[in-house]
Amino acid sequence: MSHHVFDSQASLKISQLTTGYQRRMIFDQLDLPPLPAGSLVGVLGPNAVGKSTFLKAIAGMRPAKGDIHLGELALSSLHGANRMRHVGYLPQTLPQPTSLVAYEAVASACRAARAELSRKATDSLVEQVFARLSLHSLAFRRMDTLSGGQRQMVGLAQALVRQPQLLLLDEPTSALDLRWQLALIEGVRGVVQEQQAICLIALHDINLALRFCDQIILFAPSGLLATGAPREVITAEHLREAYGIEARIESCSLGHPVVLTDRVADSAHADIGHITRDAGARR
Ligand SMILES: Nc1ncnc2c1ncn2[C@@H]1O[C@H](COP(=O)(O)OP(=O)(O)OP(=O)(O)O)[C@@H](O)[C@H]1O
Repeated sequence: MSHHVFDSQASLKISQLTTGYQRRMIFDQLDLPPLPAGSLVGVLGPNAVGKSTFLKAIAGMRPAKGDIHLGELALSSLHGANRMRHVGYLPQTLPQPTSLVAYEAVASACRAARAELSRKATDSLVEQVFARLSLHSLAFRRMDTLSGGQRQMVGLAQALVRQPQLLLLDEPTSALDLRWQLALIEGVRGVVQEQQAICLIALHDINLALRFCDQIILFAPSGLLATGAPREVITAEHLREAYGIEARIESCSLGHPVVLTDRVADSAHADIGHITRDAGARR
């Protein structure tokens, strides 16, 4: 059992979120529909559209204006350690290759966030996370002897062991092979459902998002394009607009929708630094 009191109505509400960098606004008064507790939410969109910036703003790691509520809790008015008690953030960069063994790296992440737990309680949480992610074979390996993908899984374990109400995962599958991508997303989905947490997960793999996410937030270079159920958001038209590609959504032999990508459609997307919404005045 967790020490957190999970409010079953603890949806995530984001309104009027404004954030960016000194010379470049990335989100200007972004409003999203409430995201219910227990949901795995895919954050999708092309390179440089602002997925990482969005997650960092919610984590409180980038200056941002606007209102972020987690149930009754005004997350946007909490800062530093107070905010991080409620949020588990996994950055796009891999955890440091230290001389700690994986088990210790995860246990120390747990102790840092939840100093009140006994040694036994910490061990039991770490055990649970290693079991959930099938990481037992890595437990006593030093971090600096692990592969990139193995370290990425340990990074996820460090985020999960703290049992945050809100998990923010920035491309957590980028270093993982097919099996571990599935292990990660199934593990995260299980945790989110069991703990009635909310997970925002930035992904480039549209089919993984289509298959496993409950909700999708799709950003295009012009700003927020669509939010809602995966089958409604991931359409050929939206993929063209967001990514500048021609794609088809077909049905696989099990009846699930799959995206097949055919070709680049649109030279307007050719510039990876191009954000249409800040063309003009700010350029
Ligand atoms: N520290 C920074 N200073 C200035 N601009 C930045 C900084 N970090 C990111 N940007 C710019 O902000 C925009 C959004 O970047 P962000 O990393 O959020 O995109 P992303 O959608 O996560 O991209 P990717 O899929 O490539 O990881 C980009 O145009 C990027 O160049």
